[in-house]
Amino acid sequence: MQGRFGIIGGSGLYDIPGLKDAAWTQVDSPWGAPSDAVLTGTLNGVPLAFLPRHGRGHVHSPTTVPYRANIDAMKRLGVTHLVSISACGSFREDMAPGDFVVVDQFIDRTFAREKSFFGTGCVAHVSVAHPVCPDLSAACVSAARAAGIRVHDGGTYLAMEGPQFSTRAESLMYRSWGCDVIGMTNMPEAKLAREAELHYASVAMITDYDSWHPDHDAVDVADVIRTLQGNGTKARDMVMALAAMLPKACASDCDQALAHAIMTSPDRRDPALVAKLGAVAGRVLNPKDTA
Ligand SMILES: CSC[C@H]1O[C@H](OP(=O)(O)O)[C@H](O)[C@@H]1O
Ligand SMILES: Nc1ncnc2[nH]cnc12
Repeated sequence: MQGRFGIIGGSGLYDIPGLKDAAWTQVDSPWGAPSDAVLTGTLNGVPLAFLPRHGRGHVHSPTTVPYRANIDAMKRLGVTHLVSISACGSFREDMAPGDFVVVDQFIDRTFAREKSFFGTGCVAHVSVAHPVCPDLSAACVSAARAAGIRVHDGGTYLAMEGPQFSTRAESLMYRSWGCDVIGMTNMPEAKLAREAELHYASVAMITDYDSWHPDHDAVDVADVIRTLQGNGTKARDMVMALAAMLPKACASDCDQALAHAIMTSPDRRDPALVAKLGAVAGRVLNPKDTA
């Protein structure tokens, strides 16, 4: 493939064993410190960068994950195709603990996070109507199947603020909205990946039935962790298969998301913010430097 394969690993997934030339690399970002160093190396000849979303040892809560620094760091390392791997609860009987869901839509109910790289002095509006890369998502489905995982192709992920799990009333409401799974981290990650013009896909690993289910009264962290341990092994098998299946083309122009997005006229842009946006948006802000 051209570019680099990136993975952001969620709860229970803190490394990728077996990388050739593996090294944990500290990446400096103008958006603050990323969650941890990034594990770089190659997997079956494919250059890969892996970042544990909560840091090794699970240091960051869903609210304090430095989402902007993480996406910026991946972009700085040359990542073009980013796969998010996360734990989630299920709203559907037929999406059971142990199953994977390759998510294709989100409802963002988070409220205490920075959600954009852009702002005063450089305003941009990207489309997230179709928030994931369909080609990369299709490859994730194929890779999960090749690894023998029960996988659902498509699903709506409700992103909640957390860190507490939902009340039963909230869980029933999200279910009535038609959501399929719930987690605490895919937003604003997916929005930021779009702003950074990455091909992004999200693989959600079901650990529980959230709190709507009549036979599973409340989310129990001990149960979640038990399921996570099994899911972690499956996730690594999927990643191995995916490295050989990454798409060569994208029909959705994920890598052109900023083409018409920036509203602020060049003479009114804040030079400090423009400098900070170098990795994320240099392609459109400083075309001469990146040509
Ligand atoms: C340990 S269950 C709750 C926790 O796990 C998920 O994290 P991630 O999406 O990074 O796998 C969920 O969103 C919560 O943050
Ligand atoms: N039920 C749930 N709600 C939110 N985040 C989760 N992560 C794993 N299970 C979850």
